[in-house]
Amino acid sequence: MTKANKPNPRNRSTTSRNSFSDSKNSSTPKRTTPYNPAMAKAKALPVHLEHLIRLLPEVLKFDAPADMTVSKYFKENSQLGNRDRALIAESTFAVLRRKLELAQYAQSGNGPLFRRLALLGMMLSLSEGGLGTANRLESALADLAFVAHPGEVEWLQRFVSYPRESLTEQVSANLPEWLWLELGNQVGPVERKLLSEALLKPASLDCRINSLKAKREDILAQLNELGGRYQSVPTPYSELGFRMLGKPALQNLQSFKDGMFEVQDEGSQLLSMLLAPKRGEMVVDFCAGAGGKTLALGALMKSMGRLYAFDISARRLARLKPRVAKSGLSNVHPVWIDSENDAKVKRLSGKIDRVLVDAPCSGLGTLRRNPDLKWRQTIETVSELQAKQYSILCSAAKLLKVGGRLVYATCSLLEQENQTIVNEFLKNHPHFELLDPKEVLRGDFPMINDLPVGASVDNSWWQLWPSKHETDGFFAAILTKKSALVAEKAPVDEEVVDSE
Ligand SMILES: C[S@@+](CC[C@H](N)C(=O)[O-])C[C@H]1O[C@@H](n2cnc3c(N)ncnc32)[C@H](O)[C@@H]1O
Repeated sequence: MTKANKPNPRNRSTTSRNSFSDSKNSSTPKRTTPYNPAMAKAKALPVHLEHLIRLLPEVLKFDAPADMTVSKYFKENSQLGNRDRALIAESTFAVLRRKLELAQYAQSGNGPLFRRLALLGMMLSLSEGGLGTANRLESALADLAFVAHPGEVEWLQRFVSYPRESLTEQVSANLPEWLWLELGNQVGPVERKLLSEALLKPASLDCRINSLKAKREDILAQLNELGGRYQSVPTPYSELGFRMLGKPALQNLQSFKDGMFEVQDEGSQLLSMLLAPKRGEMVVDFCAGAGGKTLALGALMKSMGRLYAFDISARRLARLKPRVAKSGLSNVHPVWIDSENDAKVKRLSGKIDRVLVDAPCSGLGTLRRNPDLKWRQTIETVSELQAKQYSILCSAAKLLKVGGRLVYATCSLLEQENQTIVNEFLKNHPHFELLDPKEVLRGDFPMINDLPVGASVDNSWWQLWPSKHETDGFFAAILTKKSALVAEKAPVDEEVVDSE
């Protein structure tokens, strides 16, 4: 469930400032504080807090993904400028990231609970560099001069300095109990602590150069010339990636409009490289969605061969089409399928060189950018996903030629959606084999300490961790088909196997 590539309201930001002053919408917060000329330069204004106080209860119902609720709110309040939106959205996401800790602290203090939560969220967002500047909490407090009353400033100051040791480890980690326990069992308490700390930091804005149209050094030079929030550095591992130090409005940038680069988390870029598609090959991106990885694969194929982008969501595939047009790729064929068992899939059986299965998953590896997922997923939703993941993997595998490569991937941190699915698949499909990333990626892949990034000395899984790699969390297994199995000649047998 990677959302890494989706333009996100949290990434918007411009220079519009005074959009709060005039509203035709009677239910929209109005400016109640007397005008003070210093307000023109202030980062946070009372009207932002008022919007946040209205938005938070909606988001915290968890009826829908938080970014959808936030986008809907901004549509209904179209007078808000991009900078206003960025502050309100970042503050909302800061509350979602630290919900347990903030809810506990907000038991103290005065005034309505949502005002207290909103003030805490705004202070954190102003201190996290959410608007492109890395303020410390103290200077964030100064930014709240027009927003918080004197008593509230003192209360916020106490939050900055109160001893975190008084919190339980789970509350400090801001994880629901089931996930806290699950991660403890799976990665151990030390890794769990590092992981939960990393997941509390907002994700950076990473981009991937479209190698068909641009060179990284040219785009970096252009962005660094613009300076300010456009300043960027190369990503640590992906040779096509760069990381922006702020979160500028990319849609205003000609090179972005011309498809010279795309927004894509560095982890997602590396994951696409695992498939290593060659020009002229037949490739399927089985769960293509809006095409974040499809575009990366198409560019690796130098726009030659055939790249099918399958998905059951016509809405997501519709978003892929303009991105393909902008990228200049001519080898991408979006195909809507009604399920993983669609006849269009069956027609390509045994004909495909490389298949990527970027399976629908809990998305728990993306908590830096989708913190609401930790409050919306449960152990039950994870186990419901398993059946779908297994079924998609089995159908996608039927596409592969002998000797071809299949990558099964998720952006989940949990073994249930990762190792368990692949082990079950291998048990029931002995003509497939798990390849070791240490061997297959050597030579052609970014390395750390003489190991391909994401590979492990201990096993043959490929994993990226926010705590180690500063990317979203990703899992992948690289599989190959050793032979055309008996079961393929006798589909009835295979169906029995697959339905287990
Ligand atoms: C993790 S997202 C894909 C993200 C995408 N690959 C990207 O890089 O932007 C999973 C996708 O699987 C799709 N999906 C869900 N069930 C499916 C199925 N049975 N067959 C194919 N795609 C499916 C969802 O619509 C969703 O777009």
